[in-house]
Amino acid sequence: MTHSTGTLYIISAPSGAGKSSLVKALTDANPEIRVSISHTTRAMRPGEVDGVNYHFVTREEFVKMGEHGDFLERAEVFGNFYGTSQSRLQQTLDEGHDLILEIDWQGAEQVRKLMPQARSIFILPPSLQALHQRLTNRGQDSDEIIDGRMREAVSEMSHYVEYDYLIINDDFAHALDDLKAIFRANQLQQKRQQVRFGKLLAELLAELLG
Ligand SMILES: Nc1nc2c(ncn2[C@@H]2O[C@H](COP(=O)(O)OP(=O)(O)O)[C@@H](O)[C@H]2O)c(=O)[nH]1
Ligand SMILES: Nc1ncnc2c1ncn2[C@@H]1O[C@H](COP(=O)(O)OP(=O)(O)O)[C@@H](O)[C@H]1O
Repeated sequence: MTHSTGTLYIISAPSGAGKSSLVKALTDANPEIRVSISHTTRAMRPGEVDGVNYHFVTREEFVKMGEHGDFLERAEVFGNFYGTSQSRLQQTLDEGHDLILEIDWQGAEQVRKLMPQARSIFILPPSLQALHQRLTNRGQDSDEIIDGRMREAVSEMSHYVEYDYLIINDDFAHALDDLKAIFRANQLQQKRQQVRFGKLLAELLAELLG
């Protein structure tokens, strides 16, 4: 029994807190960690690639997928639909890879019910002012869209207590260290469980064989 399945991670944050940047830096350093690519009905941003950042679909396609039971979880965020497709998820975990879902608090609630073993991480910005600054600096959304995201930020942030871990993304390098530490600690815990199980099995076998 040396085979171990990966751990499912949920990562949530208000828009602009730095979730995608942190996850990208984490997976660049640890390519064995995988990120689930969600389906969304929101418009593609400049520089985004279909099938890389998201699977971009129409509302009709999204609704159809939902009716077919294709989604592990789904939610409406900022007037668009977002969802995690089930198809590759279990296979990735069974292959031993840790898998990250970058989803909002509504999706997190659904996943926790279905997969209580999932670990969850919430990322907060140092202040609302910094959040606004980051959304503006990112330069990908109109002022109207940024205002909408700022209005939603407080309600998204109020859910941080439901998560296992909290990271404040003030200094990026420090926040990345915190994120890496969570993954590393969990990997060591998995390893310990494997070692303990292996030893236990050997002892049982020895006893059985006299
Ligand atoms: N429930 C759910 N939320 C998602 C999913 N994919 C993205 N989101 C959330 O949708 C929100 C908006 O994402 P996006 O439009 O990419 O904006 P960004 O977070 O500012 O880059 C974020 O809070 C994401 O966490 C998904 O598959 N399911
Ligand atoms: N610690 C940080 N300090 C300053 N800017 C940051 C920090 N972390 C991320 N950013 C910047 O903030 C913007 C929003 O980050 P992004 O990762 O797109 O957020 P999210 O995925 O949570 O919406 C990006 O331009 C990113 O480069």
